[in-house]
Amino acid sequence: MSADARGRYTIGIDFGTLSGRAVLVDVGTGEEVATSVYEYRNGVIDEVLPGTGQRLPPDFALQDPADYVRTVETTIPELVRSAGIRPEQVIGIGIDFTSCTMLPVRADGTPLCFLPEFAANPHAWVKLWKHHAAQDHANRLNAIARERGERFLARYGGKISSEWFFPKVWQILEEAPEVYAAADRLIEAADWIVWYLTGNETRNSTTAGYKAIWSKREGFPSRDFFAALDPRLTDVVDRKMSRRILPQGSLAGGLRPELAERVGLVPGTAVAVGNVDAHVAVPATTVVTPNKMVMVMGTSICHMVLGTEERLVEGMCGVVEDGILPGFFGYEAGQSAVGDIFAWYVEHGVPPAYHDEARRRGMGLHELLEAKASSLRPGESGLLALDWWNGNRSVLVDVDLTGMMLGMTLATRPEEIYRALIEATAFGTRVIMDAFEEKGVRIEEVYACGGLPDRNRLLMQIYADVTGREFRIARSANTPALGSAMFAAVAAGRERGGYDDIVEAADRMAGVRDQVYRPDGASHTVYTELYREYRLLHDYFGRGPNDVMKRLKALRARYRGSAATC
Ligand SMILES: Nc1ncnc2c1ncn2[C@@H]1O[C@H](COP(=O)(O)OP(=O)(O)O)[C@@H](O)[C@H]1O
Ligand SMILES: O=C(CO)[C@H](O)[C@H](O)COP(=O)(O)O
Repeated sequence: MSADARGRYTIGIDFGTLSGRAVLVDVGTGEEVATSVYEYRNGVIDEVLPGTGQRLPPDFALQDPADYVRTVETTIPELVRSAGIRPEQVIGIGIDFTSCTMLPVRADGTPLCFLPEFAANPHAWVKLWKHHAAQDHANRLNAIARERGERFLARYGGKISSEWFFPKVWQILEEAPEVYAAADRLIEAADWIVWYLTGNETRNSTTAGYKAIWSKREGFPSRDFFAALDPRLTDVVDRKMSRRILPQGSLAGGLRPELAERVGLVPGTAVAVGNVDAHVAVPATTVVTPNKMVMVMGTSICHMVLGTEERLVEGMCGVVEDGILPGFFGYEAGQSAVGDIFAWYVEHGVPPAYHDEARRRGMGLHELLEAKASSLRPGESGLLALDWWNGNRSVLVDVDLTGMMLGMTLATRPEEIYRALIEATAFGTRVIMDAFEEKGVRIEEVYACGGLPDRNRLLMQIYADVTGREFRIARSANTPALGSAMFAAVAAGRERGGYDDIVEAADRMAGVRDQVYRPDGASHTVYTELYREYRLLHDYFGRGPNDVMKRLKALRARYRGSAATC
């Protein structure tokens, strides 16, 4: 990595689930000349509320906005210092966030959880994208929307997910009306951090479109719809949100002078409007034209495709005009747990002998399991899993579905389970690809980015074999952060040394590697046979013939609750 003393740079910060990752990028070449990572001190808050000892109810997943502030104030100075550049060489800052990750704040932007009177109330904290405790609200919202014949439902695959904005808002209103009342604004973390950087409250079209049921043509749902949910929500948009939605690449404002001084940049440095980790990755993998799927593969997988017309695809997270790139309909679908499932297995399922062997061989557990699983042939373990450890966000859109593994015997080995879990997530991706193609959204090429392609070659080969498609890999190991740095160059504009539009920025700053994962014909044949079995199980447990997963989840909630009160 080398910095040119005369070069122009932008900073991209990717606010992930566990950490914030920042890159300093050369605007002329896209070279990432410095990176810096801040691991969130409070991470994902899903058991105990910090500073209170209070246990959280099931399915809560919160975050601490102080972690986002620490990310900014730690990583930016570190980037500038390690690259050895002058502050005026940084012409712009862009950010992307997980989403829908949202919080209630005061009119001046102060998060309610920073106020002593609300610090012990979980609803005053950030609700992370994978907060699943608003499922009941999502169910009721969907039923009311269906009854009223709301047209917006079709744009979201027929169901609004409990991960999205309004189920979370409604949960706050019902379970903590005092928090709802005290919240002057309800805002995506992506927009909140831009507010913190610039002092300007802005709202971006991507989070509004995909997560808050907004469209360029129709705006937000009607007041009547919100009133039908709860009369207290009638004016939620006008009272607590904003109808002024800015397109991607817009300038949100300049860096606040006090903050600029703290982080060592020039006051007024251009800051782009907020963006979403998955969406921002699309141009950063070079994709600026339709029918190419970009998969952001990490804790979860987001599947992104550009199209030239609006098609209604079962279970997709959403289709939003201009939602990814201007001039296209942007489609998003997803799997809510992928890397998280492997993390769960490595943490909770691997026997001590494997830990010892990994230590002896100087490897991590993932690497050991990958090495052992690589010598297995498709189908030979006799295992088949359903990848719903964190519910289903793909065609079924149901967070009450759970994971399952079939075919175990006394001879089953850890590497077989690890491989079956990877295969299950790949089958989950194939379901999504089939759903798109069935509705005429063609997928001609696939591009992958995120943490997984760099870490697990077996996984990438299995995805190619299961789907029967070639996978190209983004050049950057920090694709979302690079995408944010690209949008920063657009927000800065040509006159400050940036670009006129994101297509030009992609042309100059994005890239893919030479390496391509190609499907093996024999493996694909076996996997197609297994996929047929996966689809049978998928429909049996996921579409109603057997609701045992939901009954078990209800039992768990009942008995966990009673144990807690004993
Ligand atoms: N070698 C590996 N093989 C498979 N999964 C891995 C491996 N190493 C880490 N992971 C998983 O990758 C996920 C993190 O992905 P990453 O893209 O870095 O983060 P995020 O999705 O939060 O942006 C974690 O869920 C972790 O369990
Ligand atoms: O829904 C999203 C994007 O639309 C979330 O941001 C995403 O699923 C979380 O991403 P990651 O797995 O990279 O933490």
